[in-house]
Amino acid sequence: SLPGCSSEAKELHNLLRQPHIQVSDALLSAHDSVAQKDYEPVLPPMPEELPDDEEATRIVCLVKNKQPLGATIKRNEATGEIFVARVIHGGLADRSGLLHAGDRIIEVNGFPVNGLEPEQVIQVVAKSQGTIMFKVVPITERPVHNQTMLYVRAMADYSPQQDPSIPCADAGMGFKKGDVLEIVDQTDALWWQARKLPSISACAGLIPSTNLLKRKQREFWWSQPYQPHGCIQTQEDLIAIDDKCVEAAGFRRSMRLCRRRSHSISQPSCHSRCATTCHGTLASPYEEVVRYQRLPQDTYRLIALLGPSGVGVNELRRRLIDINPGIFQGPIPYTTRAPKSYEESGREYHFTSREMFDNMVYNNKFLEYGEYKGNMYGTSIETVKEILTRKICVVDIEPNAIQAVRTHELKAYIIYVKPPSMDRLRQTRQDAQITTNYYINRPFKDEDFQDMEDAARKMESHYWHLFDNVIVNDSLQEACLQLLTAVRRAQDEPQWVPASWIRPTNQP
Ligand SMILES: Nc1ncnc2c1ncn2[C@@H]1O[C@H](COP(=O)(O)OP(=O)(O)OP(=O)(O)O)[C@@H](O)[C@H]1O
Repeated sequence: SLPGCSSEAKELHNLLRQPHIQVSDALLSAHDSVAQKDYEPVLPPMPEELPDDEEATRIVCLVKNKQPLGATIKRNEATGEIFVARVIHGGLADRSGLLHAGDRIIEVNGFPVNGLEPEQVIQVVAKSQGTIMFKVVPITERPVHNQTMLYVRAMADYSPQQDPSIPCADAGMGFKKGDVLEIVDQTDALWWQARKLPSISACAGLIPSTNLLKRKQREFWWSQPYQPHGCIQTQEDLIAIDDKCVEAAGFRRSMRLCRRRSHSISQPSCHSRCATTCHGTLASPYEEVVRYQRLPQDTYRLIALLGPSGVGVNELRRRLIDINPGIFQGPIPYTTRAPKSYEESGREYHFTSREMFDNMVYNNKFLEYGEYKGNMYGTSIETVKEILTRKICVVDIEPNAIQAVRTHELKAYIIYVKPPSMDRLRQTRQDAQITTNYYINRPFKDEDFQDMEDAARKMESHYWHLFDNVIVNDSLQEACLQLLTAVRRAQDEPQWVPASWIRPTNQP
């Protein structure tokens, strides 16, 4: 509005009125007002001349909130000095960036702590309100951390409250088999820091390292009074349940029945199955995992269903394939039995000679195989792999075949079909038929439901950590929908899979 204002001045005036300039202006004035503020504590001025032997100290002031401080302390028994033992990743102390493992604490809120018991120091910290002031002598040589993030699936349960050897139970983090953990700090060879995913807390917790957890498992193992081998027990129990069923006409029935006495390539006998399963668990309590998303051009992931006998694994599998046989397919098994008049090789079964079958077994060609009434039955890995190049292959497996499908090539997505409560089983299975020993299907009885529950409990306690998804087969329609969603997720959404599938090692 100034008279005789130049065109440049007008342009500048217009520019300064633009919204983004106004916002930056507001930002600058906010910055200025923050910069002018005085923050507490007000530190004494630095003395003019510092004596040469004066140790460099640091005043660290933390504002207490509902979160724990996120640091542990220890005492040097010889000198009575108190040190920061570890700083918990993501905790208050860590986020301040001012306290580090190895810092020597001289004072807490003005109280000298030298010579105090760690518990007394903790009491001083606990009593303080609002802010806590630490005077520390910083550690001179801080270890350089170039940690890479590591994700693992827990293959064992852990409870810090039941572990007398944990340095600080409150800082510990419990986990259950199957939980995915983000290892954020492996500096300490014995105690790692980790977060459970999906993470609700920024603060990590202490967990035993692989070696320490292995040691604990071994100690636990040896400290147990002698019992018959757990795995052999399970196998026997499963066989006892499975023995109820025999061959009856119908969809792949004999293959399923023979499987109950089956072997899978990674577990050629019960005894070696125990060696791989139990000692395998002892050998690696954590399985390294990575996020994997199948690309549209990749082969499909194998969908493997399993559950206690009678729960409806086969019903769900059949219904899924029926929904769209152009997308879903099951493998046709191999058998040495003679074809029946109405059967055609390559339709119900691939009929083959015993010699050929044995040869396939010898060359590890089967995902699982077994004998039933003197005939051999088996699911060929090649058949499954071939289907996966075109369609989503859906198989139902017994637990002893889990390891055989968890491979780089098949990348199985394992869905556990769980029975609903006893009451719901009674209500939903009123018209259902159980396959029994005598070539007949009969209505379910309460004992069948009880057997199903017992078998489910055993399967869950041994294999839960290997399940990618759990579907409770209550309403059949609802379970089918859940199955469809799970299958879509497995193929199209990122999932945690063993790192070895993505970076194959030379190990078998
Ligand atoms: N959610 C459900 N509601 C009602 N009936 C069901 C349900 N799921 C399965 N069934 C019925 O239960 C019976 C047993 O199911 P299915 O044969 O699929 O069991 P399975 O888990 O494959 O066990 P097995 O291997 O011993 O045959 C079948 O008659 C099936 O139709």
